Order: sequence, then C-alpha cells, then structure tokens
Amino acid sequence: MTKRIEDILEGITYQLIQGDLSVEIDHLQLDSRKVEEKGLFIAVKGSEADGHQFIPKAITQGAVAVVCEDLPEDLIEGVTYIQIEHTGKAAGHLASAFYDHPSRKLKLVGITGTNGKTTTVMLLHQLFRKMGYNAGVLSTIENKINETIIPTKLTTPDAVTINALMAEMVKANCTHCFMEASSHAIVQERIAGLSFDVAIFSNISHDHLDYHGTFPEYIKAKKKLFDQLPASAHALVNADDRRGAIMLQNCKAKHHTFALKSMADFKGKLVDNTFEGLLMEIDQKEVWFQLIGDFNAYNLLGVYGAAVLLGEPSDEVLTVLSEIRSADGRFEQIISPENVRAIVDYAHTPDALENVLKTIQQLRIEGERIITVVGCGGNRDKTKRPVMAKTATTYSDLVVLTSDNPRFEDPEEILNDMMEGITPVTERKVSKVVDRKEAIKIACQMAQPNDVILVAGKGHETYQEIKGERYPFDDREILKLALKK
Ligand SMILES: CC(=O)N[C@H]1[C@@H](OP(=O)(O)OP(=O)(O)OC[C@H]2O[C@@H](n3ccc(=O)[nH]c3=O)[C@H](O)[C@@H]2O)O[C@H](CO)[C@@H](O)[C@@H]1O[C@H](C)C(=O)N[C@@H](C)C(=O)N[C@H](CCC(=O)O)C(=O)O
Ligand SMILES: Nc1ncnc2c1ncn2[C@@H]1O[C@H](COP(=O)(O)OP(=O)(O)OP(=O)(O)O)[C@@H](O)[C@H]1O
Ligand SMILES: N[C@H](CCC[C@H](N)C(=O)O)C(=O)O
Ligand SMILES: [Mg+2]
Repeated sequence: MTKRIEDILEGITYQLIQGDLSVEIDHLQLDSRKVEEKGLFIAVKGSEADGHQFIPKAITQGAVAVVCEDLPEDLIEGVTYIQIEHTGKAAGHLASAFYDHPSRKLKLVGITGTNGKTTTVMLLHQLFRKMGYNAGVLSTIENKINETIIPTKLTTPDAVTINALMAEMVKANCTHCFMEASSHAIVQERIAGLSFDVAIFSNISHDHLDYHGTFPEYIKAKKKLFDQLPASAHALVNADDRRGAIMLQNCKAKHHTFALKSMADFKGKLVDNTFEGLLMEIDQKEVWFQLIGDFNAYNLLGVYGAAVLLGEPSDEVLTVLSEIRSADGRFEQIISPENVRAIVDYAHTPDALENVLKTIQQLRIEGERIITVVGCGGNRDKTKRPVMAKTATTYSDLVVLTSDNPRFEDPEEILNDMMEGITPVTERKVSKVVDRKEAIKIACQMAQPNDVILVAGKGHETYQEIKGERYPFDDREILKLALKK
C-alpha cells in the first residue's frame, strides 16, 4: 500500500518543518530497527527509551519522513519532518488513515478490566465464527483472522500493528473484531483513533500498580476507553463491580449493565456450578455452559450482552455459547489415572487466584486437598507478590511457591517478596522451589488420589521468560508427564 503523507494527516494538528507532504510512503513504523525504504518513522517517548534518539537510525534504514514531538538539532536534507504534539496518540490516527480506517469497516468490540479480557474476546470470536461470521480477534494468547493465527507478544499491539491487522481482517471479509484493551495500551494511546461499537468493562482489582502508580490512576486508565466512545456506541459494564458505574460517568455511549447480584440489563442467576461447567439462568432460560466458576458466569454475561447489542438473536447466542469451551490455559483440567485433578490457570493477580481457589474449594468433595503451585512475574508489580502468596496459603492445603517469568529479576528475590505474605502459622504448608518444572513435579508427587493441583500464573504460555530470552515451557506438558509417573 502506498499513500502520500498529506493523505493521512486529516484531522491532525501538525506543523510541516521541512520537506514535502506529497512524498509517498509505503509503511508507518514506531521502531527504528524495523524501518525500510519509503517508511514514515514516528518518534514516541516511551518508558524505556525516547524514540527521538533513533531518528537518524530510522533515516539510515530508509525513512523518507519523520513525525516527532521535539525537533532534532540537525535536519537531514531530503527528509520530510512533521512536528505533532503527542506522537503516541497521533500514531493511532495516522495508522487508521494509512490503512483506510479499517476499524470503521468492522463491528469492533473492546474489553478492558483486570481479569477476563482474554476469556471474553476468545469466547466472542468463537461465538461469531460458529454463527457463520468472518471475524478477527486481538488477544494475549494470539491474534487471529478467522482461523489464521498471528503470534503476538503483547495483549494489545502497537497502533500501527493494530490497524495493519484490522486492514487484513477487512481484506478477509471480516465483519467483526474483538480486542483486549490493556491498561498499558490505553494510557499509551495504542488504541487512539479506533472506532469502537461496543466497549466492555469486566472488573478491576490489584495489578500493574508498578506502571500506573496508584489505584485511582489504574481506574482512570480503564475509564479512558469509555470516555472516548461516541454516542452511537454501546458501553457495557459489570454492575457487580462498584467501579462499573465510574466507567459510565460522562460516557456519551448508550449505557448497559450485566450482573449476577445487582439489577442489570443482562442479568444472570447461577443455578449450578461443577467441575464440568455451570448452569445459569439468563432471560428466563436455564443454559448449561462449559466454563467453570462464578467468575466465568460474568464473562459469559459480558459476551452474551455484547452479542445481543450487536444485533444477534438472544436464543441463538445462548445455544451457540453453550457449545463453546474456555480459552486455552483458563481452568484447563488434566485428570490422572489415579484421579488427581490438575488445573492450569492463568491467574496471575490476587483476585484471579482467589477466585480460582474459591471455585476449587466450592467444587471439590470434602476431604480432597488443594495443592497450589504459584509464582509471580519479574519486572511487574511487586506489591502483588505477598498478597498472592497469602491468598494461596489461605485457600490451599499445601503450597509450592516457585518462579513465573523472572524476566530480568533474580527469582530468589521474587520468592523472598512472596514469602512476606507467609506467617509462622501458614509456613508449614509452604515449600519453596525456584525451578518451576521441579515445583510442578513435587506437587504431583505430594498429590494423593482425588487431590486437586492448581498450577497458576502461566496458563497458555508455552515459554518461560528469563533475562530477555523465552525458553520453551508449558505447565500442561510438564503436568501430563509428571502425572503419568
Ligand atoms: C511498559 C510498556 O508497556 N512498554 C511497551 C511500550 O514500550 P515503550 O513505549 O515504553 O517503548 P520504549 O521501549 O521506551 O521505546 C520508545 C520508543 O522507541 C522506539 N525504539 C526503541 C528502541 C530502538 O532501538 N528503536 C526505537 O525506535 C520504540 O519502538 C518506542 O516506540 O510500547 C512498546 C511498543 O508497543 C511495547 O513493546 C512495550 O512493551 C513491553 C515489551 C512490555 O513488556 N509491555 C507490557 C508491560 C505490556 O504492555 N503489557 C500489556 C498487558 C498487560 C495485561 O495484559 O494486563 C500489553 O498490552 O501487552
Ligand atoms: N471475570 C473474571 N473475574 C475475575 N477473575 C477472572 C475473570 N475471568 C478470568 N479470571 C481469572 O483471571 C485469569 C486471567 O483471565 P483472562 O486471561 O481472561 O484475563 P485477562 O484480563 O485477559 O488477563 P491479562 O491482563 O493478563 O491479559 C483467569 O485464568 C482466571 O483465573
Ligand atoms: N499481561 C500480564 C501477564 C502476566 C503473566 C504472568 N505469567 C507474568 O509473567 O507475570 C503482564 O504482562 O503483566
Ligand atoms: Mg489477556
């Protein structure tokens, strides 16, 4: 695709510093290392680096134009320089225009919240695919255009990647796209310029305070998705979360709610909950779903509400939804021949861990023990570490504290932070095993018939990230082998 720079500047306040706006570009790029001939480089100030530093490198790589906030001291001849106040935000608008506004051609659903985003978008994608639509999804696990998988490393990609993927979706005749809007992405304006039809709020609890600083700032980040909705869009929030109402304050879109406890437009009533699924009454109908735990009832209600708001017949939505299984690594169960039930779950926040453990407590048969294997990620919110360790000991009979993705931190130090949540009384339940594979094996050795093992934190991940390298690692594979022995 080729465009003139002037064709993508509509609606943006800019200043042409040098060069020519009729110059043709064939790609936009935020990362100097990936710029090629005929590229437009957008310099963004990030948390690790300042993209402005890499302008010379981008030009050497082939950039013919540069969008920046600060002007470089030396302007290179023949290159077009455009100054814009907030390049991070402008990136979304520029990318949208470059790709002919693909989000406007799709029914776009965005979801924000601490937990449940991936589950919700993956359910929506499966639901709409099964109802016969072409559809795309942007999620933590992977991006998908219909059934074609495009691997990803971020929950919400950068603005250029989002729009490029949506343009591919349009090309593949997709009518719908379902995407996670992470709080990092919202604050960094990765979603600026997107045209949402429905925005969903799942819940908010402790996470990412390293990045957002305070809880009110974290709430504000989530709210920003709703603040920017147009009147024609739908805002759908969980009314049982007291921050749901905050999302709707001053939100121009049409307001809708879902809930199990409060009054709501999409109201569910849990009738039964087992290790095989849950029975919920929605709109006077009792429907069996293959997802487990009260928290998943919320995800199902969000999905149901969004589908109905998009104009789908409620009966069909419920029928198809009942045939769908949860996303990979979310309450995924492996049962050994001795009837040890192992559960792999992506719970990596205190609230998620508590929900999953409470669900297991509720569903297990009296006398069956719960053995939890859990760690916390490195270079992420440190304050959740002792809380997660405490949660694990509160709801489990035995706990093996271990590593998650240590990233650039010392795994021993992470474990020491987690140990702060252990008291002399709970200490007897706890073992510390740095090597996650060993930790899982030990949990399996400890398990007796009918015990439940929860391996939390990494869910679908097929790697362990240590010092910038991703090594093959899959909780499910390790469990399957260990349970055989
Ligand atoms: C803290 C954070 O969110 N960082 C993300 C952010 O980086 P940043 O804006 O801080 O970028 P930076 O590294 O400071 O660099 C600034 C600019 O210089 C550019 N650069 C940098 C180096 C270079 O050689 N050349 C160059 O041009 C970069 O492309 C960038 O545009 O934007 C980058 C591009 O989109 C992301 O890759 C990067 O994700 C890092 C790897 C990350 O770990 N992010 C996590 C925390 C994250 O965002 N997670 C959320 C999910 C959370 C959840 O699911 O709950 C997500 O949305 O995935
Ligand atoms: N609605 C919910 N409320 C509370 N906890 C939930 C909910 N849905 C899922 N969980 C728990 O949170 C974990 C993560 O779920 P999911 O991957 O759907 O969330 P996410 O918001 O996409 O997370 P991330 O921010 O890492 O992308 C699940 O494995 C489960 O333990
Ligand atoms: N999207 C979350 C995922 C955390 C997953 C967990 N396994 C970890 O590495 O901490 C994050 O980037 O903080
Ligand atoms: Mg996710």
